[in-house]
Amino acid sequence: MSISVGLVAHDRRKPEMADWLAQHIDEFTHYKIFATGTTGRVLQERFPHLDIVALKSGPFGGDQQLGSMIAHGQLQAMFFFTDPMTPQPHDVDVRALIRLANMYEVPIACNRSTADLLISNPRFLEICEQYRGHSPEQIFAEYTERKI
Ligand SMILES: O=C(CO)COP(=O)(O)O
Repeated sequence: MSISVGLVAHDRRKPEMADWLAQHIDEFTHYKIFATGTTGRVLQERFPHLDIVALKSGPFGGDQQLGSMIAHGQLQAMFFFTDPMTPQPHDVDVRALIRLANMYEVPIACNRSTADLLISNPRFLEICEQYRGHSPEQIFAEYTERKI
């Protein structure tokens, strides 16, 4: 079964993500790719043969669209090159996306070295499959079963 991956980069890290993707282009031809709007456009221009679904731009809801996909078990890995030096107007959305990836055990790389670690792991696909459809409700049962 093919996995779906999310690709997102803040503006100053878009060139880095494009260079990183070039290094791993063979793997990514096998994955379904979902990206936030501008990241998707930049990557599609550089790699016209890739099939990239560009969602809304991050500040206009793209991060939340990816978060929604995670909550529905539709995304198996995230590569999100964040910019730690630039305040983002939609910081709450950025944090919400990272939080949901954590919650649903979706592997998420927020910088290039971690992205290298993930993608070069021979068990990358197997691990993505293992956690596909992960249900946090069981782990956080004290929350789901709390008395109201
Ligand atoms: O802001 C982003 C992620 O938080 C990315 O959005 P764009 O890909 O539209 O630049």
